[in-house]
Amino acid sequence: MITHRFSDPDDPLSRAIAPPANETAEECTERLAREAHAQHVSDEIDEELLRDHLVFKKNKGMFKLLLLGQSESGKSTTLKNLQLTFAPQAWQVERTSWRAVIQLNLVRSVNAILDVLAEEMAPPARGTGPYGQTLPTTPYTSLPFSSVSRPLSQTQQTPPQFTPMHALLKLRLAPLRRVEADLKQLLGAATGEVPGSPASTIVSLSQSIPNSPVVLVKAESADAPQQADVFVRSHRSWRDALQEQCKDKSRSPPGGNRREQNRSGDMKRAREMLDDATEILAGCREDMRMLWDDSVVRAMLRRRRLKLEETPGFFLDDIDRISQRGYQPSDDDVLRARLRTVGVQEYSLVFEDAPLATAAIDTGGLVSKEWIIYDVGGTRTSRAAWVPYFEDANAIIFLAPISCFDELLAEDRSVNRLEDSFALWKSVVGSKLLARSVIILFLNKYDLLQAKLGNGVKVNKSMPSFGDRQNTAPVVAKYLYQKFREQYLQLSPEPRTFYGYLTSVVDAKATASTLASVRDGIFRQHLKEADLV
Ligand SMILES: Nc1nc2c(ncn2[C@@H]2O[C@H](COP(=O)(O)OP(=O)(O)OP(=O)(O)O)[C@@H](O)[C@H]2O)c(=O)[nH]1
Ligand SMILES: [Mg+2]
Repeated sequence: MITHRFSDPDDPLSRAIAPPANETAEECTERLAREAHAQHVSDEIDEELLRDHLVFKKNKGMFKLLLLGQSESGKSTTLKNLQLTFAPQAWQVERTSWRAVIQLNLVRSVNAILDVLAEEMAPPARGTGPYGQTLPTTPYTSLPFSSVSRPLSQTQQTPPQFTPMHALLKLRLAPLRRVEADLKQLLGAATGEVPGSPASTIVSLSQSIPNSPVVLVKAESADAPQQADVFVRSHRSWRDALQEQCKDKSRSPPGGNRREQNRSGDMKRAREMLDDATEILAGCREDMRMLWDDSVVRAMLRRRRLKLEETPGFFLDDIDRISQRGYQPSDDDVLRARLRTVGVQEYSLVFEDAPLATAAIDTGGLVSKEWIIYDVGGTRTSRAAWVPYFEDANAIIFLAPISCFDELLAEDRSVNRLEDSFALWKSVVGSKLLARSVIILFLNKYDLLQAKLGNGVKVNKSMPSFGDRQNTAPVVAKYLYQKFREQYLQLSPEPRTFYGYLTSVVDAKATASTLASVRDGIFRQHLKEADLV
C-alpha cells in the first residue's frame, strides 16, 4: 500500500488530483509514468509558446510580408524562391531537409497507381465493374486528379491485359505503404492532401490572443498524427526538426536531462525512419520504374483519366535519381515538391546581399535587412487564421493561379478555383486592415496555362465572359489581369502601391528577377514614405 501526503487535505484541488487511496505499487508506477509523459508534453508546449511570444515581441517594428492565396496557388513555392534568391547560403542548409518530402511525393504517386491496379485486378463486383458503363468512384482521392470528364472511347473500354508480372509488382512494392505512413508521421498533418474534410478542425489561438503568431491545430483527420490531439505549428516547423535530424548522426548527447533524452530518442527514431525509407526506395527502384513505364499500366491510368503528371509533387519521371541512396534534392526538385501548409508559419529572411535601394542611399537603418514572412495555409478552413496578421503587414503577395479556370476547389467541389481566387482577392484588397500595405499580385502558373491552352482547352467554356477573344496565354493573362486590377481599384479603401506580375514560380531564374523587382519596389516605397527619395 502506498501512502500519500497532501499539503492541505481540505483543498478541493488537492483532493481531485490525489491518487486513489488503495493504489497498488504497480498502479502507482503506471500513474507516475503517465504523469511524467504529460509533464513532458506540457513542458514542450510551454517552451514553444514562450519561444513564439519572445519572437513576436522581437518582431515588433520589423518589415512583415504576408503570402496569401488559395491552396495550391504557389505561396510556399514563392517563399522557397525568396529564400533561394536572397538567402542562398541558408537555402543550401534547408534544401537537404526537403528530401523526405520529395520521397513522400514520389511514394504517394506509386501507391496511387498500386491502388488503381489493385482495384482493376480484383474480380468485378456484381452489376458494375471497371469495364461496365458505371465507373467506380476512385477511393484514392488524396491526389487532386484532373476533374475534366470525357466519354470513354472504344479502345479505352477494352480491359487491360494484366499479367502475373503486375501481381508480382504489386507484391514487391507493398513495402512502400509503410514508407508512406512513416514519412507522413514524420512530416505531420501537412501531408494530408484533402484538407476540407469536416473531421479536420483548425482552432486559431490568434482568435483568443490577438496577433499571436501561434496557431493551434486540432488534429483529427485521418492524415494527422495519431499520437497527439493538439500540437503547435509555428515558426519552428517540420523543417527545423528535419534539419536537426539530418545533422551529424554522432552528435546526440550521451547524458542530458529527461527532456533532452526524450528529444534525442525521438530524433534517433526519426533518423531510423528516414534511413529505412531511403533503403526501401532504393530496393524498389527497378520495380517502380517498371510499373511507371508499363504500357498496360499507362493505358489503365488513361482510361481512368488519372493524369498523375498534372498533379503537384509529380516525380515519377525522376524515379532513378530520387531513389538513389545518396540522393540530394536540386533547387528545381524543391520548387516542385508539394507539402501543404498548416496554419500560419513564420519565417525570418535575412538578406545575404545589399538591397539595391539601400546600397545607394544611407537610410540610417530604416530599411531592415531582415523580413518576417508569414506563409499561410490556403484552404477555406484555414483563412480565418490569417486576419490577425493583416494589421501588421507592410506588404502582401497575393497568388492567383490563372491556369485553374476550369478546375474545382479540392475542399469544395462545387466552387470553381478561379472564382474562389476572385472572391478571396476582393476580401483582401477591400480589407481596411490592409489599407496601408503594399499590394503585389502574382498571376501564377502561367506555364500551366500555356500548356493547358496548348492542349486545346477553351477558356470561354468555363468562363463565358471571356467571349470570342483569342484563346492564347498572353490574351487570357491580360484579360484576367485587368479583371483583378479593376476589382482592386473599385475596392481599395485608399490609394496605395500596387504591382502585378505574371509568374511561374517553379521557374527559379525568372522568379528571381521578379522578386528582385518586388524587393526594390518595396524598398523604394519605404524610402519615399520617409522622404528619403
Ligand atoms: N507548374 C507550376 N507549378 C507550380 C507553380 N506554382 C506552384 N506550383 C506547384 O504547385 C504545388 C502547390 O504549390 P504550393 O506553393 O505548395 O501551394 P500553396 O499556395 O503554398 O498551398 P497551401 O500550402 O495548400 O496553401 C507545388 O507542387 C508547386 O511546385 C507554377 O507556377 N507552375
Ligand atoms: Mg503552402
